[in-house]
Amino acid sequence: MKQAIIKVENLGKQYKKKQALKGISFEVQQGEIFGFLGPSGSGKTTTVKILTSQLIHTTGRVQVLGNDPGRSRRPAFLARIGVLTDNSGLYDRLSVLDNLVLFCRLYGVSEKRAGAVLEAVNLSGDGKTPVGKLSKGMKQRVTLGRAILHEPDILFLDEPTSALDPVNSGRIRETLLEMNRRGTTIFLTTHNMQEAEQLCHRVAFLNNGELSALDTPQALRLRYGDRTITVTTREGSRVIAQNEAGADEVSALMRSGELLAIHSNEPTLGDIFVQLTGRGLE
Ligand SMILES: Nc1ncnc2c1ncn2[C@@H]1O[C@H](COP(=O)(O)OP(=O)(O)OP(=O)(O)O)[C@@H](O)[C@H]1O
Repeated sequence: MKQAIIKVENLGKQYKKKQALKGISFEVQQGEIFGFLGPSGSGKTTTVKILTSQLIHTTGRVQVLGNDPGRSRRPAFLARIGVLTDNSGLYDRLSVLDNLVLFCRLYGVSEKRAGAVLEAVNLSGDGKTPVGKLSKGMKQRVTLGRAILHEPDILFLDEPTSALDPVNSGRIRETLLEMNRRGTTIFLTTHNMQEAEQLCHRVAFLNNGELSALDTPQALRLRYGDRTITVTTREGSRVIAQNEAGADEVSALMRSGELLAIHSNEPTLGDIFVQLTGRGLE
């Protein structure tokens, strides 16, 4: 049976004036890619910071790899997680490769890993470039490279592809899927619902510091879909309800040979988010 590798119970975070998290609960299983979806300001980064011991929560309980991240022995805990956030913490004057080699030494892993990681984040041709001369998207890829150098048990990614073009986003997603196949659990925040649909085994919807849903994308689509299909005949397309009358209509179209195409109308995760919260993900 799979084990919960992250356990969050009634988690609350109060900044001075703002209650960023209002008592959220969820578990992430070992080996999962777990998506944390929400619009700007919903509390995604706050949650990642708490889970990665960068911020202390106000109420509730948190366990990551069996530790309370706020109180754990930091070096041992940090050696088992990888974190990608906005603030890169890279050394601008050092080359891409030297940045990675430096972190190899810090993590105590072979410096050979730096080359393999450069390849994985599609930067093999840029190893000698100083980080200060890179574009935002390239820097983001170096930061991801640094986060995966030590092959962490859990990888926390806050908007991992936000600054990337489609080719590099695709490449990064492939890398993440490959890491996950080799056993890395991934906690991913995003407001990109296609990314969530492509990558995540389960997704949680965060809105204004509260969770409004948590399930597999498929289960959410089935639960919140309007259960209709669109049929196309020579006369055009029309929407038919998935009920007995609809079934009769489709079967008549099939028998008469009029039916050209049939599509089920599944909502996207973005549609479901709007349905549940009244607001979009952007
Ligand atoms: N250090 C802070 N002090 C005060 N308020 C904060 C602080 N950090 C975040 N907040 C507020 O807490 C709420 C949640 O912020 P958070 O950064 O967690 O959201 P987010 O979902 O990650 O947004 P984004 O997608 O824009 O990064 C926001 O209203 C934000 O303004």
